[in-house]
Amino acid sequence: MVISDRYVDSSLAYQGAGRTLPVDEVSWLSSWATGGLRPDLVVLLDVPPEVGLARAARRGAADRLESESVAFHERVRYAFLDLAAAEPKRYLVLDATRSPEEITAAVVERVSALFPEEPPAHEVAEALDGVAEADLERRPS
Ligand SMILES: Nc1ncnc2c1ncn2[C@@H]1O[C@H](COP(=O)(O)OP(=O)(O)OP(=O)(O)O)[C@@H](O)[C@H]1O
Ligand SMILES: Cc1cn([C@H]2C[C@H](O)[C@@H](COP(=O)(O)O)O2)c(=O)[nH]c1=O
Repeated sequence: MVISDRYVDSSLAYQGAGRTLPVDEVSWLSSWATGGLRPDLVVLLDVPPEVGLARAARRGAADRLESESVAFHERVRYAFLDLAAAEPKRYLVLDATRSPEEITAAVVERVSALFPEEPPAHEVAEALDGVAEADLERRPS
């Protein structure tokens, strides 16, 4: 499992919608740069810009993007939400004004569903026996 904090969607939202660069070109370039690799699941932690900017301000001086206008951050937010709305099965949109504990629980539940259930213990044991027997058969006597 590979977990990435931000990826191509941020380029579409920040450089495309935020900075109003041509989204098609940002999309094409991102796809070229990543070889078309797409996440199985995108978790979108959604907050109104005022909430996100207030949180960011509490941890220190604003960076270049945080210094942008609320209108810029609104465009970024709705670009993310549009991407999610276009492919709801590949996105988990969470209201990130909720507590970290609630958000964690929602993410764990959704990520767990991506993985098949562990096989029953007796199936694991049988499979391991099979590997051991095959290994013995291959050994010179
Ligand atoms: N659910 C939450 N409730 C309250 N505060 C939160 C919550 N989630 C994050 N924060 C706080 O908001 C601030 C920013 O969050 P975080 O560090 O996750 O963002 P970030 O990954 O740096 O964002 P960016 O990728 O935009 O730079 C942090 O100070 C964090 O403690
Ligand atoms: C991938 C990517 C990121 N950004 C911006 C968005 C955030 O403000 C920062 C990343 O901050 P973090 O604290 O390291 O998560 O970068 C962007 O504008 N375009 C992108 O493609």
